[in-house]
Amino acid sequence: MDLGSHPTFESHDDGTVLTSAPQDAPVDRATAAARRVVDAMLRTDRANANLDRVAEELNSIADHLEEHAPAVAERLIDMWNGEGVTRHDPVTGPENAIAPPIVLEGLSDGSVRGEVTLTMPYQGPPGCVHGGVSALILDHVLGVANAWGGQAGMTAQLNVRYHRPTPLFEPLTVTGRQMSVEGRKINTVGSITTADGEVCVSVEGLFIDAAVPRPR
Ligand SMILES: CCCCCCCCCCCCCCCC(=O)SCCNC(=O)CCNC(=O)[C@H](O)C(C)(C)COP(=O)(O)OP(=O)(O)OC[C@H]1O[C@@H](n2cnc3c(N)ncnc32)[C@H](O)[C@@H]1OP(=O)(O)O
Repeated sequence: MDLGSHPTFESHDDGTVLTSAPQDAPVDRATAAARRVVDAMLRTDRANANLDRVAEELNSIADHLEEHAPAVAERLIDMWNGEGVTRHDPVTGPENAIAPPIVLEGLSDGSVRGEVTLTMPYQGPPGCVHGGVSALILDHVLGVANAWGGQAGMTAQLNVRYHRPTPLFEPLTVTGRQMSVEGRKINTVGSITTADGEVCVSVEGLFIDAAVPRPR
């Protein structure tokens, strides 16, 4: 997969930030507010928070955003201009309200690393992270680890092992590392661990280097 001008492990020092950290741009601030709404909606008092009015106001905001939305094809081209993926993806994208968003750093040992505390919208079992959310996060982290390693691809297989429940509301460390490249086949591993180093989830991914054309 064409990596464009992305930095790689070979060309950069330890501690290179690989993803776009939220900035003070209006779109980042608006998205952070939307993220807050999603979280607060799950926490608020169902009986006393005047949710009729909330629904009306949120629909009015959605109407406004939709009125200003270009055609999807046009927006896709815009989205994929330049670096693209790091601003809208569902894991690290500061412009995507469903992304936590996680900031990933590339280390000189070839791995990538980020920290995140997940809250109510990501819940599966009581008080724990949804397994599908863990798989989503790790799939993406492995994808970025491949970019950092210098050869990226499409996920062909993702084997996920859930060792123990992954806690919400606690800092978690996510890591990924490219292990080997054989022709077009890329093997990559990753994990989610708690602050005391307990591995909650580990993954092994097979990626295939494949060209995916950008919209134009
Ligand atoms: C530096 C920092 C910058 C940071 C900035 C961000 C950078 C950027 C980060 C983006 C991070 C995104 C991370 C999200 C990653 C997704 O979400 S990707 C989306 C999910 N995956 C998909 O949709 C893939 C769907 N599948 C496909 O498109 C195709 O099946 C594939 C995987 C491209 C393979 O198809 P193909 O190119 O036709 O390959 P094919 O010729 O069939 O097979 C090639 C070889 O691979 C093997 N193979 C193919 N599929 C499989 C399989 N599933 N299992 C086992 N073997 C397989 C074949 O057997 C064959 O082996 P050999 O015969 O050569 O030994």
